[in-house]
Amino acid sequence: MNDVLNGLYEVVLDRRDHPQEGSYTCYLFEKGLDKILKKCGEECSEVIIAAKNGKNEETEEEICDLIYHLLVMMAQQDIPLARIEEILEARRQKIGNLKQFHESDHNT
Ligand SMILES: N=c1c2ncn([C@@H]3O[C@H](COP(=O)(O)OP(=O)(O)OP(=O)(O)O)[C@@H](O)[C@H]3O)c2ncn1[C@@H]1O[C@H](COP(=O)(O)O)[C@@H](O)[C@H]1O
Repeated sequence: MNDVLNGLYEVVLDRRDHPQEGSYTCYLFEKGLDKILKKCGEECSEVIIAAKNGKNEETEEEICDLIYHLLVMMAQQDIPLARIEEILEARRQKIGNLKQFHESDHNT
């Protein structure tokens, strides 16, 4: 999953830095932040509706649309994907440590 996300983010960064004809990603960068944020909001709502309707295949597709548009927003804001990975990893370790602490507390 990390490789796929990193690969996609590289493409998005490349589109941002090298505009080209016919690219939807370039179209979003050209339109600017408000358009990118509007798409993030729309895609988020579509994920919610698909999940609420219990349609897993549709939900999966909408999640992909949302992740793609979030990556475009991150590129527009100069947020490295590595920073998100770092934060998630720190939380995983912190929460894992807290659970271990509580478990050992209960066992004593
Ligand atoms: N992952 C995606 C991806 N996911 C969704 N989309 C586009 O997001 C749009 C969402 O559809 P909508 O109907 O909501 O929007 P729309 O009506 O087409 O456009 P709007 O006028 O609403 O902005 C579609 O045009 C999809 O093609 C994506 N476009 C590109 N990518 C990736 O980006 C790479 C580069 O794409 P280009 O920049 O187009 O070369 C591709 O190879 C893909 O890997």
